[in-house]
Amino acid sequence: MDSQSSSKHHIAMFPWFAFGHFTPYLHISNELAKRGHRISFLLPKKAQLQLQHLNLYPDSITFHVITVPQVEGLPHGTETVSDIDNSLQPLLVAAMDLTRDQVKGLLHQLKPDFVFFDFMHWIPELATDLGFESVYYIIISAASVAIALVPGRKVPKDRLLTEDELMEPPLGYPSTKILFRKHEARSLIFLSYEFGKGITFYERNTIGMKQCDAISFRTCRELEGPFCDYIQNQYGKPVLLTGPVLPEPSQSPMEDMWVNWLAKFEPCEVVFCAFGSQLTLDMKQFQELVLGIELTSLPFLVALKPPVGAATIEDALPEGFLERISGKGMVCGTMVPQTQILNHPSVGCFVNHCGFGSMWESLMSHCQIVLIPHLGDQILNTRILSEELQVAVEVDKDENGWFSKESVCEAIKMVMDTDSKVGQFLRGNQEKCKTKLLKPDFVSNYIDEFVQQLDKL
Ligand SMILES: O=c1ccn([C@@H]2O[C@H](COP(=O)(O)OP(=O)(O)O[C@H]3O[C@H](CO)[C@@H](O)[C@H](O)[C@H]3O)[C@@H](O)[C@H]2O)c(=O)[nH]1
Repeated sequence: MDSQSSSKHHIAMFPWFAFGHFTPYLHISNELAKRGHRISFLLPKKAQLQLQHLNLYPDSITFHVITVPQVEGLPHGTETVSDIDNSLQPLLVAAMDLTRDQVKGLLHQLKPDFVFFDFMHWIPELATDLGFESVYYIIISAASVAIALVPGRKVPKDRLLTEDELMEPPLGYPSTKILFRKHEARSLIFLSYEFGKGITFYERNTIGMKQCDAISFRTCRELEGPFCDYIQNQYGKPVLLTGPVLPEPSQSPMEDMWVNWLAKFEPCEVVFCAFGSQLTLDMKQFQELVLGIELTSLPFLVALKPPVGAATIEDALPEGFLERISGKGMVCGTMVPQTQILNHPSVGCFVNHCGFGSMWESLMSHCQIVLIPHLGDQILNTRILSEELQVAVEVDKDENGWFSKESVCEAIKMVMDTDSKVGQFLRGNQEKCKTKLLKPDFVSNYIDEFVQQLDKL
């Protein structure tokens, strides 16, 4: 495919002010900049400083600061989701709605050809005035949008959805496997919560998707084709795929402390556990998790945020845990270099929450995959890996959504025991899947094709 033949565009990026959104928007920005397109990235001031190092093409990607105005109830100086408790997100989105004139003024000056956006559903209206195309760029799986955020799901404004309504997928939903179980359906209850002044979360997102020129996902047909087609039919507009746009592999070697520690173990022996950048476990679940990993008798590296109510991760560990695991286990309360750890030959199992980033990273690794999802999209991503692709095992939970140390241990042993038939079966499937995803040019062909589809808009 000749990526040079497409015209060069100027694209403005305006994601929801949360690091989980900035980062994937920057990854696609880097890919577009690499192909000669110009990017104007709208974000608040502090985030610019924190994200600068992810801008791999500073000559082509320019940051533009948007000032978040004060709204009543929002702590002074709030700029992103990281500055506030989750319960205050509706106030942050209301504040971002008030940036409309600021954003309009800036876009008027910048004159982009396209604006990529997500939660700011008024961007398509500006497009008509200012003459750009608007692309709703979605950073979660297509399955999560297909089940929750399509016109076919009826979400009344005056009451919350019942458990039965939440369980029922929208008419024509293309899977009988990638579904919520009874105790999980409530994770969609937020659809009818107010998200900004006088508008629900469901309305904000579906308005954005109805009014934009194209919807786009960072996924691929090989994994989510039927969901993408379903969304295309539901909205009657193009759904463009960028493929799994992952960060460029780090060029710098992994820090010595990790290399030295991992070097002590046999190939594929270590269990690595991480739950992304957002999740804070409940104290009891945190303890069940680490005890379950300890029960396997395998060496392990756990990197999790301290659970609710604990100042440090050490404070939260069960009695005598640190002494028992000495030399064999490591527990860390801060972020670790996940992709580098996954690539280390000693690591053989990845226990994770199946956030969309970790989902791709597990799929492309050599590790066996054990999943413990928490939020709505993580649950559906887990079902894609465990039910559809059959490359992972999901830890059993009871009807209240709780898992025990025994179920954690059982799931890990199921994939790690050398004579486990299940482990061999899942590994075989993962190998087939990886062969497709790691084909030379798989990812870059997707992006080249994506750019060609933008040309046609
Ligand atoms: O110690 C760590 C933990 C994570 N990561 C990286 O951080 C990213 C985490 O992304 P993801 O797996 O998507 O998890 P979250 O940070 O939890 O992602 C949020 O955003 C995702 C969409 O982007 C959603 O799917 C999730 O539900 C939501 O929690 C990945 O690239 C990891 O490699 C590290 O480098 N070190």
